[in-house]
Amino acid sequence: MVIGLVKEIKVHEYRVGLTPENVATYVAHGHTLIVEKGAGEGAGFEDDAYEAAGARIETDKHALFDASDMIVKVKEPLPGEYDYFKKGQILFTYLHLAADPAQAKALMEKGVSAVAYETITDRNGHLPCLTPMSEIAGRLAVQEGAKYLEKPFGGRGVLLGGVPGVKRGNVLIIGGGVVGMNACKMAVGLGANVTVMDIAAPRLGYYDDIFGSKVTTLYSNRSNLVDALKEADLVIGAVLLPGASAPKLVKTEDLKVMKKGAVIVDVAIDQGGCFESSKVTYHDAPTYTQEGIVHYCVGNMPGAVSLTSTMALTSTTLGYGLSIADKGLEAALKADAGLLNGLNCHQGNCTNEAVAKSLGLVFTPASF
Ligand SMILES: NC(=O)C1=CN([C@@H]2O[C@H](COP(=O)(O)OP(=O)(O)OC[C@H]3O[C@@H](n4cnc5c(N)ncnc54)[C@H](O)[C@@H]3O)[C@@H](O)[C@H]2O)C=CC1
Ligand SMILES: CC(=O)C(=O)O
Ligand SMILES: [Mg+2]
Repeated sequence: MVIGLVKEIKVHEYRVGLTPENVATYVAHGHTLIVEKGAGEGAGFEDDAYEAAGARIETDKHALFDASDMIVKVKEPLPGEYDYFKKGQILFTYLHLAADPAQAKALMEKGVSAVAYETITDRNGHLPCLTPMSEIAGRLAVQEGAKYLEKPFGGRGVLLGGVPGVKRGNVLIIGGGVVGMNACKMAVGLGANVTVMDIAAPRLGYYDDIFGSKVTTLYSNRSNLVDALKEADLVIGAVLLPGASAPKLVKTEDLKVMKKGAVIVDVAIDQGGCFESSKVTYHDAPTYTQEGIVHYCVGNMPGAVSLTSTMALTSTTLGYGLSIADKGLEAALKADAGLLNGLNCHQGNCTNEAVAKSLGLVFTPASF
């Protein structure tokens, strides 16, 4: 198969979909690799390294797309990229279509077979290609939140760990999955008072087993949420209903009960966000203030730590990409029901039920 590796164009997105070592693996499997010039620079991988691994470097994006059976990326295609795709082309990347109807329409109109990293499942029903970036985003959420709590960045001037004789900061984590757990580890490590909310009782039990009295666990319901918001210095939004739009748990009117200068980090923004007041931001202007609350809503947080992120992401995406390249898309999807869950668009249809429901589209399961 011919595989095209594209340079990301999203603002301050420095990750790349394949490392030179990954390219060497594809080449060893008999595939042809075309790498867009400069694709890996942001993550520290020069064109020379891709060439040494057996790839051809291409400066012309059109030529790369025209020649490729499968396009490998990190982020969803942006409007300026839609026209490059051709009918029947495979796209392997993050898509987050529930929050992006225009992209869904473009991929369906183009007849692209789009496999989304974030809806691939493993044998346990976990999301193996989302997990590494959720680990990173969870850790970054506390790092960024701590920064924006500083007065010069618009925050209320709170040090999360406090100091002897002065109260610690309060961190509220809504959604105790992978992002939540990683945020929790960082917040506990900094010495903050941490509260985690989830609707899954076993998940709260797990936090209790791991952290004991260092963390407060609360069922996610309206009254617990509003009470916890009143006390919070930093609120991290980390809920997910796989494939679907995030539920808007924190209403705009709830901002009024929060402390002025408190910070919201809505990690779930890539699925539309779990705060009604969230609007997508980018790494070049990551925050805005509404009702006195600093909002950080960057949809590609891991792009900021591109080397760590690229290594973590590609370590899990490589096996799935190779399976598609080695077997062909249909055989690879037939062989792995979890990979089939990753198929969001195929032959002009929406092939993921949660995505279709969120976008009001007809769900058409792929049949082979
Ligand atoms: N902004 C960014 O750069 C990044 C965003 N993400 C996003 O972060 C979000 C979370 O991802 P993961 O932690 O991997 O998902 P996950 O599936 O591991 O965890 C989600 C948790 O939310 C809980 N939940 C569902 N409904 C809830 C409710 N009403 N109240 C409280 N909890 C609820 C679930 O029980 C689950 O424990 C996703 O939208 C993901 O795409 C992930 C990586 C990077
Ligand atoms: C998960 C995702 O959207 C990201 O890492 O950017
Ligand atoms: Mg994202």
